[in-house]
Amino acid sequence: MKAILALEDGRIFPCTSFTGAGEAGGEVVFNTSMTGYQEVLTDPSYRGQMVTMTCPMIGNYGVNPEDVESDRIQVAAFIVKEYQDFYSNHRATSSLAAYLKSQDVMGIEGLDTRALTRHLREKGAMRAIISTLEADTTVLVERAKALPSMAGRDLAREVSTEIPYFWRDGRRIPLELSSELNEKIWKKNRNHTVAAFDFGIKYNILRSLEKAGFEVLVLPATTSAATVKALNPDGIFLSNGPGDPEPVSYAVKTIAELTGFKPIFGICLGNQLLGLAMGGKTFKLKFGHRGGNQAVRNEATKRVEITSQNHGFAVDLSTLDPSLVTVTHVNLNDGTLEGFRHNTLPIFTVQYHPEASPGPHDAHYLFNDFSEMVAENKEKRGQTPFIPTKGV
Ligand SMILES: NC(=O)CC[C@H](N)C(=O)O
Repeated sequence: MKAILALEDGRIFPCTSFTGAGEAGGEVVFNTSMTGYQEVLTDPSYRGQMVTMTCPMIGNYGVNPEDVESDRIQVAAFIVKEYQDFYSNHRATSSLAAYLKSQDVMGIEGLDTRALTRHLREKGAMRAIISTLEADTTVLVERAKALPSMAGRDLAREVSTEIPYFWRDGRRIPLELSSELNEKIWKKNRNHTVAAFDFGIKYNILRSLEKAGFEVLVLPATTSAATVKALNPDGIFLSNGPGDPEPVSYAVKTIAELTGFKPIFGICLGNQLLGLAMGGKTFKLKFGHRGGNQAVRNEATKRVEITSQNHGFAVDLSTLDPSLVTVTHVNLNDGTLEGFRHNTLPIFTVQYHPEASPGPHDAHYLFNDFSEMVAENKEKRGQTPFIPTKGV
């Protein structure tokens, strides 16, 4: 079925819908991963965005119930050069088109995704409308311009869990909202306990924390510092998530209140929120980093890690106070901040995705580093809360 992709700057891509009639809108971004489209589709950090893959043929290994990073498709639409309906994989249970259709998400093909990507690289990520219903491109461009911008929107609250849950053996065990949250709820049958803030957490982060020896309790984004203190976990985790970190100010305040309480590890949006809590500033990147081939240099070892990434905002490196934190990782493509640690407290954070899914596993060791940091902190301080010594 004929469709149109209309960008807010007036560029038009005639194309075909492979999911039937419909309309979609959002910010168009590109992902350079060669594979892993199901993980991309279900990553909550893509909420509000329409993703195009630079890999030209998509769909050839179908979809399966295991390769999901959340309980639904999160992208607003999926844009590919060539859709392959004939799938061939022993794990596949359905085609990509059937999967998208089952959740009312549009898929389009038959456009030059390389030209689209180059346009976004040159002009920056921008809003767009996809439609099979409206043929007037002027109308579509006006509607694209009227879409809400990514900047200033708190999307983390939209994707966060409403009720706390334990992640045990790869499954969610919900806690009733009414149940009293105190430290007695932990089973403590694993090495350490971690309270994981859910700003749009990916399943593979939960799996990786569990594998690293943590009993994982996932908490809504708006959980207060007082609740976390009552839970008294051994460590605190700050998850990835969609949108602009700045409007997630309630979490920044909570993180500032928790700084010094227990070891903290943050990934992506978690890194940005921690950056804000440390007094830094964030900004929107021109077209972002999305894919499985982003080179990052570890500043301590000078080793390069090839990393999985998905972000459109970043912490401005120059706004971090060097007397408070140390930059640990830098992106080799554009020199932006990829990770930092606190100078005196057990806190570290990365902008990229050590849990991959999809992508390389070079940075997976960070989950074990967190586990070791938590063990060391417990040994040193027992159950006594850590008292910050420096300006936080
Ligand atoms: N994957 C993430 O957590 C993304 C962080 C943030 N939403 C950004 O786009 O920069």
